[in-house]
Amino acid sequence: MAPREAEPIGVIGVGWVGLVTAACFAELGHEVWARDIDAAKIAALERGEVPIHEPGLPELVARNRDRLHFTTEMAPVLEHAQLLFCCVDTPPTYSGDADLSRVEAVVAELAEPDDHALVMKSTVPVGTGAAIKRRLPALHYVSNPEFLKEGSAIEDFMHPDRVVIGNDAASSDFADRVAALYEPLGAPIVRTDVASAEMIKLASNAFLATKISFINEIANVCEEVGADVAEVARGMGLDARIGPHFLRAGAGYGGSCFPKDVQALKQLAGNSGYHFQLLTAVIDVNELQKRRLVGKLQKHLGSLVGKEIALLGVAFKPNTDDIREATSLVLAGRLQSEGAQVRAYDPVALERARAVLSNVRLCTSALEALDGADAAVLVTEWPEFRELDWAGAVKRVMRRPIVVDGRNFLDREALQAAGFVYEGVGR
Ligand SMILES: NC(=O)c1ccc[n+]([C@@H]2O[C@H](COP(=O)([O-])OP(=O)(O)OC[C@H]3O[C@@H](n4cnc5c(N)ncnc54)[C@H](O)[C@@H]3O)[C@@H](O)[C@H]2O)c1
Ligand SMILES: O=c1ccn([C@@H]2O[C@H](COP(=O)(O)OP(=O)(O)O[C@H]3O[C@H](CO)[C@@H](O)[C@H](O)[C@H]3O)[C@@H](O)[C@H]2O)c(=O)[nH]1
Repeated sequence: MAPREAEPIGVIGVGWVGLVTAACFAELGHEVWARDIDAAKIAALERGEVPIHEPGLPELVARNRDRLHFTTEMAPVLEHAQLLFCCVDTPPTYSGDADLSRVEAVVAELAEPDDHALVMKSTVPVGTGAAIKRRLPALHYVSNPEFLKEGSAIEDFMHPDRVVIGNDAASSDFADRVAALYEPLGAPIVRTDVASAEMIKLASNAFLATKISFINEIANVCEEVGADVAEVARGMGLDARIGPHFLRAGAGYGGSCFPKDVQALKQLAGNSGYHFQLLTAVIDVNELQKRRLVGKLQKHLGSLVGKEIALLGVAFKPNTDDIREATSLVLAGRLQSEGAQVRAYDPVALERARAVLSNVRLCTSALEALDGADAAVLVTEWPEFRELDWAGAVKRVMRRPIVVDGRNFLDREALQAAGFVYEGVGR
């Protein structure tokens, strides 16, 4: 149990990162004042509802209800906490630069900084901390990028590979206090300057995205030369210098982070006169990869005009209802432009999908989506898709037994034995 005098925490922006940060710090024994400008979200949280799908989060929030104070106002946060964790969104602009307007709005409310420190958890371009300090020299600023993954956010927050803290000399006391918050987690703490901390975040995401685009290109070559990318990744990953993670070939990376952060780093480099060639290729490969599944369907169905295509999964990955930059959205659009009729099912993301996938028939079960379909495309590797009775019920309801497995997730041998045409990625 944490000591009674545990440092109070302020959280600004109660989205994925903000709510997980608030709940985890509360679990570690801190009083947390969490503020969002979205009044409906705060009202839901006050009623005890958790507005996002993240495993374990409802239980964590409920367990720490007494220590979590949700508000739409900044004043109570400033009154109770000195460490203000900024967790607002930094979405992409049309130019590819990060949109810092939400961060700016937060900074504007700290116009007369005194004994507070802004702790930046939002992912921001390198130089953001320095720019804020130029405008508000008296503000204490600590960079503390977040590395959690959706779907395993609490585990990632509580057991991080490392914690990164960047600060200048004037804010070292506050940075020490931030470091002290993480000490119970027992992870390595990387203390550095603000710009390097900002770059560690962007470079880490860009490197992971590069691994994915690399293995996707290897997969595409495997298809030409008769190798199996899953076997190749297994063999490569055992080399400790390469490692087994983020080598799953498939339908490209999506989500609220990789697409925008890779683009933002490319843009950041470009703005300072350096053309980051590698990232340009990483992005191009990813865009093409999302579309390649259409070609696999055409290989077996010919023209897609009037064909019924079932998308299994809408979320950008399993265990989340986040559909930002999901492959399913690109795929649905491409299929429709080829003349196909698209239906889709996802265990948790249908509500969010309704707002974006207007011409797609959203189904309440996988079987409903597969009923009468000319082909199924597995887009998100939800475990329940592997558990389907492919040889029985699925085979009976589909018009044609064609499966394109965009995540190499299904049991290829079992499907083929049951008479399905199976197309994976890179195998
Ligand atoms: N989602 C992830 O997995 C993840 C992981 C690591 C880092 N990040 C980074 O963390 C940041 C937040 O990401 P997210 O996915 O949690 O975003 P989100 O869109 O889920 O949440 C952002 C929240 O901030 C609120 N907000 C906006 N302006 C505000 C203001 N002035 N005051 C208070 N609240 C305000 C919004 O209403 C929203 O609820 C981004 O910079 C993102 O790149 C995200
Ligand atoms: O081998 C792999 C691993 C992932 N993906 C795809 O990559 C995307 C991102 O997946 P993942 O990284 O698991 O989820 P995110 O929640 O987007 O987390 C990433 O983005 C966060 C926001 O910056 C960071 O904090 C995390 O460290 C970073 O992993 C998804 O579309 C996955 O399907 C693959 O295609 N192949």
